Amino acid sequence: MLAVEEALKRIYGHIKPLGTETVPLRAAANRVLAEPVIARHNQPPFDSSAMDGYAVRAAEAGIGRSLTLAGTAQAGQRFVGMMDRGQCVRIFTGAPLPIGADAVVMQEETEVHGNQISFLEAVRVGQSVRRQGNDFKRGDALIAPGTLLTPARISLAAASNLPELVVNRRPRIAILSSGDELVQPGSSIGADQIVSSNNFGLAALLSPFAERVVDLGIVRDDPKAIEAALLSAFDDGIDVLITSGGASVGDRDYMQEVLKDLGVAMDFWKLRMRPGKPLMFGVRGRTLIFGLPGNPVSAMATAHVVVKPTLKRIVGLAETEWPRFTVALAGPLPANGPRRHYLRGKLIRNDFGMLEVDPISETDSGHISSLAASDCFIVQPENDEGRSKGSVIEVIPLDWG
Ligand SMILES: Nc1nc2c(c(=O)[nH]1)N[C@H]1C(S)=C(S)[C@@H](COP(=O)(O)OP(=O)(O)OC[C@H]3O[C@@H](n4cnc5c(N)ncnc54)[C@H](O)[C@@H]3O)O[C@H]1N2
Ligand code: MOO
Repeated sequence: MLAVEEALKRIYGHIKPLGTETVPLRAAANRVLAEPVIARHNQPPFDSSAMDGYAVRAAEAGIGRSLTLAGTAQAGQRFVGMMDRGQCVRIFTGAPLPIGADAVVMQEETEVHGNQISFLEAVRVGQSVRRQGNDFKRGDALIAPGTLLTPARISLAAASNLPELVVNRRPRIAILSSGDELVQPGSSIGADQIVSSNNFGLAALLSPFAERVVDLGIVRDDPKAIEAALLSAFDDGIDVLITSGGASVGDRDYMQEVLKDLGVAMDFWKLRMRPGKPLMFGVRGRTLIFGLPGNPVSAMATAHVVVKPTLKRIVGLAETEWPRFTVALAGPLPANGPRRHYLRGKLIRNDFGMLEVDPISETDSGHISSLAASDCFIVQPENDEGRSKGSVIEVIPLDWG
């Protein structure tokens, strides 16, 4: 049985870049940048006001002093000419600072008497002025390749005057569910039948990293039927194929056998993780194949711990891992065996406002409602002796990034 890190290293060795494409800003959210965003102008492009008020020479303004109003500067329409000594200019947020002014006084700190403006507070040079290039300067590298395009980064790319961005292509993913017992949600459930749920959870988890996720439906535990479904996925040029079920050693667990018959080079089967031990991984041409166990929690755990990091690599994210995230346990953990245990956990605040993780005692890999009630996996190391309340342990946040 392979350690999780070793498995990831082997999978990463098979990843081939998918190339790039150009997308408009509106379609760029959550994509990964392929070519750097370099500033083509200064931001702000000119010294500008940060407040609605009056542009002044700081040395002439101040408590008890007054200046003569010489005109107005609006955002989009500057005050033309020079602001002379003894003068001030009505100015609004974002307007260019008039020539001669070196500070802005917010209007709440002034009094207006006709065209005379007097000042209620001390004024310093540069006050409420945004200097040209203070945000970014022409030539600055604003966003590096390999960066996830978050909302703020999309806003920055737009501010740098780029209407479209070059991003990495995303893989086409297909999901196949196998099992004689499976029926689609909404069916009338016959004797011995189970509703197929893995494909829905997996698609929801993985679609942010996919060009599209194709649900290939349910296939019976019949080698010929499995073969036909797999062949059609390979013919469609799927980049990542995910199967669930039939991964173990049961008499009707055909998945591995059929994959091999179709020319899939199996790289590994079985990991030192719990749940999720029977995970298999192989490659056929350009397609990476993950054979996930059928148990619903095992399928989701292997998708979180193995498939998702792989997809982050495929889409070219430079940082595929969160910084290790450790918190104190709100309750004890029993000893662990030789497989790393991914336990369901709920993040809570203790009486002092500190974040803690409350272990959920349910460990059955078929028990999906307890996973749905969790917001993280607690990562208990292999052969851990057990932990007492308050001991610090790593957690993997489930649905935030
Ligand atoms: N003798 C052994 N038996 C088992 C071992 C073992 O090492 N020796 N490993 C166990 C472990 S660990 C797991 S995990 C499971 C994995 O089994 P399979 O991948 O073959 O999964 P199935 O048998 O097809 O299904 C297991 C379970 O999950 C339900 N299922 C399947 N597909 C779906 C789906 N799409 N949506 C919802 N639920 C699904 C299925 O009905 C079964 O209840 O093997 C252990 N056995
Ligand atoms: O690994 Mo299985 O997923 O323990 O039930």
